[in-house]
Amino acid sequence: MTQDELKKAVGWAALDYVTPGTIVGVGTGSTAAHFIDALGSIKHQIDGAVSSSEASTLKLKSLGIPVYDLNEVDALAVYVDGADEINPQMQMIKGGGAALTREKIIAAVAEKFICIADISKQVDVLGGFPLPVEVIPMARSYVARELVKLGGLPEYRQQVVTDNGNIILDVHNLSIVNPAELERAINALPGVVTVGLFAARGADVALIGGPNGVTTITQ
Ligand SMILES: O=C(CO)[C@H](O)[C@H](O)COP(=O)(O)O
Repeated sequence: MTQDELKKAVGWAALDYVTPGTIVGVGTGSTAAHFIDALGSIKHQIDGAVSSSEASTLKLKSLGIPVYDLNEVDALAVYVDGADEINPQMQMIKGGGAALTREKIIAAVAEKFICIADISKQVDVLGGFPLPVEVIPMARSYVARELVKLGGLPEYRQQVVTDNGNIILDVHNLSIVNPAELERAINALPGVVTVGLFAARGADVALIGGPNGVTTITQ
């Protein structure tokens, strides 16, 4: 199976976690895009979605799924999204698609985070994938210097402006042995909007697509 077929398999498997008559939290990226296609097939059974990016909003609307502002929604049963890496503790690196801040906000609201990923995203230790950090533009150089002090090699993601009007620094050379501590340390830097480490709030369920089908991992 190709990587995209594995992504499709987990995207459709995530429908099992969608309760009819609810509003669904929807992530961003190529795996989440398969989930949105799946959601389109049951659009008359759900009330709508909240979306973590302009790209996902466009796709949801193109399929006729109503998209709500998060401020209009009191509670979300599930948030379904991909990941760039996931470790055995269900902590993740996210933000390869630059949507990390909205993703983290919706994940905080949702009762359950369902991570959908192909098997290449499973790692023992996070950090092989460069860690995305969303930064207010004027703080770019300062935050980059502070990230170097934390042991990383930050790289400015050229030509990328987030949906919130900010820039992304991708931090290489990190072996993240204490994800929760690093998440706190980076989030505390003035000018950082969000780090793409989802450690304090990891996934509750991971659906991992591999050659033998979809494996479900729960906390
Ligand atoms: O965090 C994300 C976007 O900001 C994505 O979930 C992550 O980059 C995985 O993407 P894909 O499903 O395309 O492999």
